[in-house]
Amino acid sequence: MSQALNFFVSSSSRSPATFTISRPSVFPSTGSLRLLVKKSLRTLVVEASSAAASDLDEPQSSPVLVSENGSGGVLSSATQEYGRNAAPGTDSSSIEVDTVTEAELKENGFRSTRRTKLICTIGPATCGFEQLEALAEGGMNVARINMCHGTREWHRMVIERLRRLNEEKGFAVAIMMDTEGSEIHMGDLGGASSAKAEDGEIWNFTVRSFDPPLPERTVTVNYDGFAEDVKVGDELLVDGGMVRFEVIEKIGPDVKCLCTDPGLLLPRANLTFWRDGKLVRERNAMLPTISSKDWLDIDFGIAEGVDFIAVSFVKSAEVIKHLKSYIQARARDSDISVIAKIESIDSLKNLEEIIQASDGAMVARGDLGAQIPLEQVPSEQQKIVQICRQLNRPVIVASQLLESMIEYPIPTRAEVADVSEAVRQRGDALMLSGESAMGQFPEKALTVLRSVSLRIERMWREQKRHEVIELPSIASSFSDSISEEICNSAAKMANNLEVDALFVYTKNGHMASLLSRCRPDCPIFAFTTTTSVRRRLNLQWGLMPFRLSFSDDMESNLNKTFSLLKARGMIKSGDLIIAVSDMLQSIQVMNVP
Ligand SMILES: Nc1ncnc2c1ncn2[C@@H]1O[C@H](COP(=O)(O)OP(=O)(O)OP(=O)(O)O)[C@@H](O)[C@H]1O
Ligand SMILES: CC(=O)C(=O)O
Ligand SMILES: [K+]
Ligand SMILES: [Mg+2]
Repeated sequence: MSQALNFFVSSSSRSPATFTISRPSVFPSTGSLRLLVKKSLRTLVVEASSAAASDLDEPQSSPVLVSENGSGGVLSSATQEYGRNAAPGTDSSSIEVDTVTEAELKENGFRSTRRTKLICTIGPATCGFEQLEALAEGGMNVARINMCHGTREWHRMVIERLRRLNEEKGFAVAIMMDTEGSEIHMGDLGGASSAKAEDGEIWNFTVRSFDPPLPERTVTVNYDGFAEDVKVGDELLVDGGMVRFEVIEKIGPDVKCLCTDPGLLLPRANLTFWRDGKLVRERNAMLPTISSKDWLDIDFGIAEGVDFIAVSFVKSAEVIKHLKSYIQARARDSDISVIAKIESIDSLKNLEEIIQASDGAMVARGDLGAQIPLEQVPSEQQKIVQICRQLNRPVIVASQLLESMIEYPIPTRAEVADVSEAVRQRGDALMLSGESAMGQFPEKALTVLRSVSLRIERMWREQKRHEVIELPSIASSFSDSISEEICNSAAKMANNLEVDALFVYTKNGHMASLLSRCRPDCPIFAFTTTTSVRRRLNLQWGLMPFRLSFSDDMESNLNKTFSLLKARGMIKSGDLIIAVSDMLQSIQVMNVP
């Protein structure tokens, strides 16, 4: 059904607001739409009735949404159900928030909190408890583990430490696990941390396996068909061209290659081969996106309760749907989100379909840049970010954001410009890879992401440069349409009235993500009843997730929230807020008492 409630506020001042109804024609002439502003509480009461009310299984003229001080209305049966959904065993009088958010709110106030989320890949440089804690203190919202590297025991240890950090310190650091995928890569260099390939040297790329140490100038390849598939004259690119070889001879399982561009080989570096200037991918296109090893890693991720599984080298929407149904079957009440990594030519071909099927996407520029011309990467990034925004899927911009900081304590000017651009595009999250996994300055790199994000976000707010992006309706039901219109309107009202914060009470996070999609000027306080939803929301732009048990009575929820947040100095009397919830479809505007 396409009919939707559509209204907005035209006043831009904080003083007595004038409300204008846009496109009242969406309601048939027999219907009515009423907007009331209750001066005392500044509660916006929306009442609508429509000739299409029969679609709601209600007699004509029934209110679509009614809110009187946040209580009453036609949705009571749904809201009562809702009230019982508080997390078991949690103290109903407390609110869960991390110390960093708390400090940020106290020191800087609402306006200047960071909206762009930050992800750190965890590796040898950051796997200690204190190191993880320092990253969380530095603003890490999501920790990423890459199943390409390390043993399952190592990953289990990292997950256990992150969980302890969340429990002990009140953080909501979510965990994202990347699958290895079945693209071609080198082995682990027999345990060496790197190997130098010099110009003119002959190296042996082989599908044989060796007990360490490896013979000199030998690289193992993980793909059995490799020796068969390459041809003499092919170019072999390590990590998209960091090191380059030419195939000069094939001897059974061994492929002799001449180094033509010298450089450092890193363990498990990605390999692509090129023939006549084109990427060869016919054969590895036959390899499954999720290998048998990946399925075992996925089982591991489900058992360990990771929050996100990021699927490497996605080629089609089918694989995402398949994985999602597998997760559903394996873990009925788990809400693991599936993120599609866009890093191959095939994923670009089926982009919309893949993003639609996924719970989010990653612009994985590392491998993407090894498959398409580098100069094409920025425009693909922009396109992916835009599609994700339109389809309401969180999007991560990843790889080489601060690559030089693996070795140096400050970034290059070009890197800062790149980070700024990703922030300006309003992607949900920025990700560190080698910078945090094995670099020398993980915390400094995180600080750079944080300060650049804050700076650019503030600049854009001050200049009132809201980007012009059309947000098409994505609702699949009338009730979804109402939620969507409420969030679009609330975000617009928040900008026009210059409110201090949006509050959203949400069970599954959907209303929070709809608000985030609008990228409003003020931060969004997202209250949710479960810790897993709270962690999941930590990936999304502008959301400050809190865990709070709440009831079906919005008035009492608000009062409780106000007193809890005031007691901790996170809000103060007089702050102007707009509240929405997915149990009672209303928009309330009020000053904190
Ligand atoms: N668990 C780990 N153990 C050891 N080294 C790691 C680990 N995780 C990451 N690294 C190191 O950090 C580098 C960057 O990490 P990253 O996760 O981006 O891997 P990648 O190999 O570039 O693959 P991807 O394309 O999936 O990002 C890796 O090349 C590796 O050297
Ligand atoms: C992150 C990742 O997988 C890439 O950039 O290739
Ligand atoms: K990978
Ligand atoms: Mg990759």
